[in-house]
Amino acid sequence: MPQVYERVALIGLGLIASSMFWAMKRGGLAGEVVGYARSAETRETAREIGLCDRVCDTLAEAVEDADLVVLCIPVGVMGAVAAQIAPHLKAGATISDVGSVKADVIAQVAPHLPDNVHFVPAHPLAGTEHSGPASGFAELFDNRWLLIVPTEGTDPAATAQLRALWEGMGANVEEMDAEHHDLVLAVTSHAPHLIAYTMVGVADDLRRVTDTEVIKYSAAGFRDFTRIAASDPTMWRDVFLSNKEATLEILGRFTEELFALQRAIRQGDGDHLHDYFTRTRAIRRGIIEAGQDTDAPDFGRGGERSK
Ligand SMILES: NC(=O)C1=CN([C@@H]2O[C@H](COP(=O)(O)OP(=O)(O)OC[C@H]3O[C@@H](n4cnc5c(N)ncnc54)[C@H](O)[C@@H]3O)[C@@H](O)[C@H]2O)C=CC1
Ligand SMILES: O=C(O)C(=O)Cc1ccc(O)cc1
Repeated sequence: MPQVYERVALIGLGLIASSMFWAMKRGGLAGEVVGYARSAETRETAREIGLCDRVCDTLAEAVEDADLVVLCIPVGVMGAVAAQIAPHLKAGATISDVGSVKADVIAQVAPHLPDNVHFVPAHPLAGTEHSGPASGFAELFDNRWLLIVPTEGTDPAATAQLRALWEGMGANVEEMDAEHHDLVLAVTSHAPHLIAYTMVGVADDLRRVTDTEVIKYSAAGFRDFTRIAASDPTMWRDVFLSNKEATLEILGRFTEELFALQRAIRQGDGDHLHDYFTRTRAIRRGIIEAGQDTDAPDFGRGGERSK
């Protein structure tokens, strides 16, 4: 795979940045990858494990001369960091991000950027419940979606170059507008995370009654919830505050359906339950047939790696 960028700067050295680094190295996609982390401890760990060709102690040093700068930080701090890097960006550079929410991140970042750089927001639909500099791996983006969310006036050449980088890292790239992205993600990722957090919280409350049985006899479904509910609290706090409208819209619909199912159980309405579960089973089968389920053994792909 030919080199796509001469110099890439990764801001925030957690799961996504470290996976990007290993994936870029695997594909020979960048001449030099420099990294910046806010805490001295993370910078130290990065240096120890060989994460990044060079780890910088300041944001200014990391972004100067970078052809691509990727913000790999929680969505709540994107605007503040954009303001800090703005005076140090190289003319013609591309600025991107990996945030799980797009409209709010664009609103935070765009006003700070000078006219002589290109802003190309993006979001990889790939992750795990792990975080930090040691949690990344080169295969994270293989066969996963990467959504590019162009803003008004986004340069097609800069977009094409970023697309080539993500394709080199194994992702399938599509473009989507910000509002649509945020609604789709509220359904497929944000609301499900909140439901998992809630279910694990409920079980934790019950634990006082049932002692350790909730953990001891956890069935697979609940274990999946606990995996998701172990995700980084800062990242997810920011996601919900940042994608407020779409998440509340989906949670409103969720609550209505939940009440309907609750009523069906109370009234012994088996037909309602059976019809509902038949419909949802068809959705699961559709996902598998479309080849979008990475846990399905039929497709010969590994599931989400657990570390
Ligand atoms: N974890 C996941 O599964 C996925 C996460 N994302 C998005 O990627 C971004 C990064 O997430 P992860 O890599 O998982 O997080 P992480 O928690 O592993 O790493 C985030 C890094 O940002 C740093 N950071 C926090 N505040 C900062 C600030 N003010 N200035 C500089 N650095 C700061 C943290 O110290 C940490 O090193 C988030 O916006 C998240 O929404 C996107 C797809 C999947
Ligand atoms: O670990 C999981 O199940 C995930 O859902 C990973 C994930 C988390 C956040 C994103 O914005 C995209 C993917």
